Amino acid sequence: MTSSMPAGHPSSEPAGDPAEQPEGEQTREGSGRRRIGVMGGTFDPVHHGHLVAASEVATSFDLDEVVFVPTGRPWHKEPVTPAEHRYLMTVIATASNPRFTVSRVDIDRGGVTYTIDTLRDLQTAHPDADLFFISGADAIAQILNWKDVDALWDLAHFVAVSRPGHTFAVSSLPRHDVSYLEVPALAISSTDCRSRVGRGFPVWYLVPDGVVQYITKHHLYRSVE
Ligand SMILES: Nc1ncnc2c1ncn2[C@@H]1O[C@H](COP(=O)(O)OP(=O)(O)OP(=O)(O)O)[C@@H](O)[C@H]1O
Ligand SMILES: O=C(O)c1ccc[n+]([C@@H]2O[C@H](COP(=O)([O-])O)[C@@H](O)[C@H]2O)c1
Repeated sequence: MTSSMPAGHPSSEPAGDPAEQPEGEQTREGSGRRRIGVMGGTFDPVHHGHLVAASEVATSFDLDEVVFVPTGRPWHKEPVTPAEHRYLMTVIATASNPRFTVSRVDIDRGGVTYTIDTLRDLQTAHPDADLFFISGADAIAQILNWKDVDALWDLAHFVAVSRPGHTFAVSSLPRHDVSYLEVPALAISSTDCRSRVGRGFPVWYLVPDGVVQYITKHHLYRSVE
């Protein structure tokens, strides 16, 4: 892909030596292409850390839309909750933001979820768009272990966001097709949200109100310690 770089917002930090970023790729001017963020995740449950990350990248990279993509069956972790619950919680959490949408591609494809398939499906669905895959520092640090990693770089620009408790150096990757963005630190994880519900602690203000109510209504995470 070509016009994949940040849109020049002061808080965006392109990876590697800024001098290596071609001038013409700093803005979207004249490209005529839509810019779509792809926020993949297990979202078990979706929380404000996810939403802030997506919102910050949308602003800094001048994205037209951020598509949240709940995983079907990730190979690297066991989701506690069936995909349909995770999908519906993600719909509820994103409903009020006109730039946020939710895709079922990973759920409907079936089988194990790999980002290579996610990005190929979204590229087919949006041939007129440049894709920006959004990931926390913890997840992006593992990218070299992802399926077909060499083919991933041509499908999207990768944006790693900061996450409390996790450090990540873009320079640890052999290619610098990853941008790094500092976002407001929210020490929230889905693991902790599940554990809190299991122990009878509230998750108000960690997840959107509608997600709290969905968790209660469907008795999710009650047996998680
Ligand atoms: N608090 C956060 N700040 C920044 N990025 C985050 C945060 N929480 C999750 N992410 C990123 O969002 C994406 C989806 O995360 P995921 O759904 O696995 O949530 P999680 O909180 O890491 O879940 P779990 O605790 O179950 O592993 C990943 O790229 C992850 O790094
Ligand atoms: O493609 C892979 O091999 C791969 C391995 C681990 C994670 N991912 C993707 O990274 C995103 C975040 O994953 P997670 O587990 O942190 O929710 C999600 O979209 C996963 O499908 C992808």
